[in-house]
Amino acid sequence: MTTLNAVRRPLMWGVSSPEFESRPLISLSSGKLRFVTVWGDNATGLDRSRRRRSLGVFGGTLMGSRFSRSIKAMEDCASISGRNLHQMSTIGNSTNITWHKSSVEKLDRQELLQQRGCVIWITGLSGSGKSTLACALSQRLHLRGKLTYVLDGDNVRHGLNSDLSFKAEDRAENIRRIGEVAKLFADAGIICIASLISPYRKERDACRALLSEGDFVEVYLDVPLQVCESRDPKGLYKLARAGKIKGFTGIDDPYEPPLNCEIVLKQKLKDIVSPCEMAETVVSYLEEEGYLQA
Ligand SMILES: Nc1ncnc2c1ncn2[C@@H]1O[C@H](COP(=O)(O)OS(=O)(=O)O)[C@@H](OP(=O)(O)O)[C@H]1O
Ligand SMILES: Nc1ncnc2c1ncn2[C@@H]1O[C@H](COP(=O)(O)OP(=O)(O)O)[C@@H](O)[C@H]1O
Repeated sequence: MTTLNAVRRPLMWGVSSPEFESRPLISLSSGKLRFVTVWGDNATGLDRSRRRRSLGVFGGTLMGSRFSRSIKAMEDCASISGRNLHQMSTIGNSTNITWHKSSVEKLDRQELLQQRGCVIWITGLSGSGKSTLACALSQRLHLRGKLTYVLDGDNVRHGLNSDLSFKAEDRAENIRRIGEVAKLFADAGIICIASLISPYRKERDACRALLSEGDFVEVYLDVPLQVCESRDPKGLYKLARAGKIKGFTGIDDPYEPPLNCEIVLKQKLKDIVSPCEMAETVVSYLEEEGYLQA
C-alpha cells in the first residue's frame, strides 16, 4: 500500500476485481500530486482492458504490471476532502451547497456503454404519437445494444410529478423537472427519450440549455389537431369538446410548435407515416450524428 502525505481523512483507493479482492492500493489525501504509480502484483494475468477496468479508470497508461495513471480523478476526490471543500453556492432556495465531483465521469460511462448520453425530446399534441414513437425508438435502439430510458409525461405524472396539474405554471414545472431528470440520465451515458406535450417553447428551450451543445435533440411530431382528435385513444378530446376537461392542449390551451428543432416528423391527413418509419428516421439521425458510438 502506498500512502501519500499526511491525511486528515484519508480516501481509500481500491479495486473491485476478484484478482485484487478490494485491497486498497492507495491511501490518498493530497490534491497536489499529478501522477501516482500503483503496483499491482496480480496484474500480469489480466488483459489490457480488464486491467483498465479493474482500476475503474479509463484513459490511464499501463506499463507491464505497473499501473501509471493520471491522478486527475483522485484530485477530484481529494478536493472534496481538501482545499475545495468550502466552495459553496446558493442555487434557488438551496443555500450553502457544494458541488461534489465524481471520479467516474460521463466520458467514462459513455466509453463503457459505447454511446453518447443525450436527450431525445419528443414534443407534440396529445394523440400525436409521442408515446408510440418513444416506445418504437427505445425498442430499436435496445435491439442495437444501446441503453435507453423513456420519460413519458403521463408516466412521470404518476409519481414525481403527481402534485402538478395542467395549469400553465404546473406544466412549466413538469417540463422543468423532466428536463432536469433527463439531464441526469444523459449524464449517466443513457439515451434518454422524453415524451411529453411540453407545449411551451420557452420551457423546452430552457431544458435544451441545461445540456451541452448537441446533447438535446428536439423531435416535433407535427400532426394536425384533426388527426389527433380523430384518434382520441383516451376519449380526452371528446371530454374537452364537451367542456368536461378545461384547459386541454389544442382545444382551449396553447401549443407552441418548435421554430428550429433537429427533427420534424410531419403527419399529413392522408399518407400516414408509420411509427416504425418515424423511429427509423430518428435512429438514422442519431447514427449520422455519431450518438450511437462513444
Ligand atoms: N388538460 C390536459 N391537456 C393535455 N393533456 C392532458 C390534460 N389533462 C390530462 N391530460 C393527459 O396528460 C397527458 C399530458 O401530460 P404531459 O405531462 O405530457 O403534459 S404537459 O407537458 O405538462 O403539458 C396527456 O397524455 P398524451 O395524450 O400522451 O399527450 C393526456 O393523457
Ligand atoms: N404514426 C402513427 N400512425 C398512426 N397511428 C399512430 C401513429 N402513432 C401513434 N398512433 C396512434 O395514435 C394514438 C395516440 O398515440 P400516442 O402514442 O398515445 O400519442 P401521444 O403519446 O402523443 O398522446 C394511438 O392510438 C396510437 O396507436
